[in-house]
Amino acid sequence: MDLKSAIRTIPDYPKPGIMFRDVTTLIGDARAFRVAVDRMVQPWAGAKIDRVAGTEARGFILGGAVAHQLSVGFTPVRKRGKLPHRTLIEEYELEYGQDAIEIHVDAIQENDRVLLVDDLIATGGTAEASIRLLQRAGATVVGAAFVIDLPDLGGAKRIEAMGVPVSSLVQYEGD
Ligand SMILES: O=P(O)(O)OC[C@H]1O[C@H](OP(=O)(O)OP(=O)(O)O)[C@H](O)[C@@H]1O
Ligand SMILES: Nc1ncnc2[nH]cnc12
Repeated sequence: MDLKSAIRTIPDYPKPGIMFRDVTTLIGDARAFRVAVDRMVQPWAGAKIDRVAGTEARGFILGGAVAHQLSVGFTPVRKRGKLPHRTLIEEYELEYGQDAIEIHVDAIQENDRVLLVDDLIATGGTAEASIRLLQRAGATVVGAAFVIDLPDLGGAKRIEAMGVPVSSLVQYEGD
């Protein structure tokens, strides 16, 4: 199945010049969602994953499904100010802005083997901040799995340079 055809592109959202890759059409299609989750899990099937972490908001949808498929727990990496207990925090730059994310200090058990999941990697700022948080909490981040990679923005290379292997299902280059 061609997953790219299930993803919608919105030009100039949320700012002029951004080609927004809208994954809501993919997750709204039962077959495409099933195929995407199966393909996301495949590279990590033998990697002894203890836990999946997903970044707010789109990473919750895919990360929750991947965690369920792997029969492991899920750790939410949330935007600043949303978690009720004591947190660790990291600030980061986005393709179109700046933000901060948090996890609960006790969300990870020491040496948990964690797979990070999100819908899309662009600059890699969000994934890098998520990985730093998970590592600060004691995780071994085994890999990072995305539906979409925008290779022109260099995010996957940036995460690989941290020593964390990256998988993605669909790439958009040159636009
Ligand atoms: O690789 P980067 O340049 O960091 O960009 C990728 C991030 O941007 C999007 O989330 P966004 O921050 O727009 O939040 P949302 O999921 O709440 O819409 C996307 O879901 C990734 O988390
Ligand atoms: N081009 C893009 N489309 C959708 N989500 C994004 N997050 C960062 N860049 C994005």
